[in-house]
Amino acid sequence: MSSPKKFDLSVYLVTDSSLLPPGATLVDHVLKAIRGGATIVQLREKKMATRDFIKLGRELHEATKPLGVPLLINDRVDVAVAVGCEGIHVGWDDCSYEDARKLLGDDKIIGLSVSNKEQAEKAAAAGCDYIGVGPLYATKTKPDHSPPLGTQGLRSLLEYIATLPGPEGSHWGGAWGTKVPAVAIGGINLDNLHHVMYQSVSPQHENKKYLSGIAVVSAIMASPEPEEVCKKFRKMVDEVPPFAVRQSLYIELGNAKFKSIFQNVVINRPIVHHITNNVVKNFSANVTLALGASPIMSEDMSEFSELAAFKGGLVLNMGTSTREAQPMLLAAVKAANAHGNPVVFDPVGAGATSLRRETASMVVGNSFCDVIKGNEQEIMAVYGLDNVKQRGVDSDPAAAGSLEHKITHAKALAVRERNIVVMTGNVDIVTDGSNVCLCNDGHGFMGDVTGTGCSLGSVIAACLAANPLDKFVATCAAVCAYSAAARVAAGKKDVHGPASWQVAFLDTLYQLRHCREDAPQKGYPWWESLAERVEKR
Ligand SMILES: Cc1ncc(COP(=O)(O)OP(=O)(O)O)c(N)n1
Ligand SMILES: Cc1nc(C(=O)O)sc1CCOP(=O)(O)O
Repeated sequence: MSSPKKFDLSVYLVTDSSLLPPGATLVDHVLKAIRGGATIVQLREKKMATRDFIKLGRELHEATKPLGVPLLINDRVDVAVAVGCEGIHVGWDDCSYEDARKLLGDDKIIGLSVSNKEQAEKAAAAGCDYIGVGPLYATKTKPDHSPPLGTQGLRSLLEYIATLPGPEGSHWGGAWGTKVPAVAIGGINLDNLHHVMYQSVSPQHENKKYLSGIAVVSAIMASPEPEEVCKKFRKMVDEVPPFAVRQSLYIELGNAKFKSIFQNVVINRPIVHHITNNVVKNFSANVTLALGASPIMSEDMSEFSELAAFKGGLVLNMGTSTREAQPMLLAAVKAANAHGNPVVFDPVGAGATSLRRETASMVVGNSFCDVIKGNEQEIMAVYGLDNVKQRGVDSDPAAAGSLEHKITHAKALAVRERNIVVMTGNVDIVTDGSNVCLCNDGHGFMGDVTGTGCSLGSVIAACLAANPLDKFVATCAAVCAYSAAARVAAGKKDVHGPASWQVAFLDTLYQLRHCREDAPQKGYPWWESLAERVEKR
């Protein structure tokens, strides 16, 4: 019977010496990876003779043991016993869990592979110390791998695992599935890690199950810079809290909290990279500047990675997008995802044509968008409801559903994508799938000035980039302040129509910079009551 053990699966390095760059040696490479932040190591040498495997294992263990980093052996219990290392990882063709436990004793770590529900049930009945779930994506490192799970498959397997009882009388008690640590494996690299971490939560189960880490072979073993790569893996795993953890935090939608969101924009002055439609570029840049953030427009893939390194936000608006632009859109989101930067996706006209539908599903299916913002028909089209017929890019009032119907669709998309959905309309809806915030504000002039809908994406991106640990509240604050500013601007004495309103609107947004100061004295108290206009559901 297994006993509780302490080990950290955050960045799990699984070795393969055949992938090492020229001149590198295995022990040195692993030590560099540990310096970068690898937390546990598995020696996986599929083609090595037993004697060499043991020799290498001893040499590696001598290096890892003083650092307190556990060393596990892949498949071979005999090698693990000879090396005397901390444990073993076995699959379903290897020595059984029960035999491995008998041979290794109660104190050693034993991990099992899980690719499907049947293996999950067996692993739960055995009560192993952790599970390696995969393959997440197709990988050349394990040519005989099972069909890739993808993030949706991983999520549903984790969800199933969370319901499994542990073996009777073990320390796992009756809830093995919610307690056993799980790592994902297969095709994980720095480009998809952010996506993997966010989308690996199983929200349906009340004891939400999420990953304890990721296991990686080629992205570390084949890199000439294992220390740097591991630093990046570790930073992303540590900094991107699983959604379940963030959702369980208290959500504070108060006036003071909203003000702090805009204060942080001024203090941090985040860069907001825009790939947006030609009609709104100028206005979106001015809106971004008014808040105190820094806009940049670029559609050249060769600079996306450098732009993302500035740690700002990305606005991806497909208003005037083309089929040829699809790889460019995807490259921008992937660069943002790789740096953990927030992405606001505006699937303009997603319900209008098959090209737009295709582009939207390509972006959402292959990347992580922190926020998807659209009108009712756009959100429904992104969700995959084929019967949505949008006329042009505007919302179609004739096709509008009830508020409850809209909330249901917005929540369903947020739950599926593990993100935040903003459904704009007479009442703007912001939801992360469980919390819902309604904002009933704005002014009719918004519909008379082109770019006002799209530029909300710029405000959300600036607020997210400046408040990365408060994404839901930042999105609510952005939506509420934007429509409140529209109303306040329309009430100014020198506003007579859309043109003068547009100028006043920018001025009103600009006033948010002063919300750090004593508002009543300044005479700009409109933001003081923002949160009071928000209805929480
Ligand atoms: C952490 C982790 N998870 C899964 C595996 C796969 O193990 P297995 O099914 O035994 O396949 P091989 O590694 O032997 O090809 C793993 N090694 N590590
Ligand atoms: C060792 C292993 N096990 C897998 C599983 O699905 O159980 S996938 C895999 C290889 C992972 O290598 P890379 O990080 O290079 O894709």
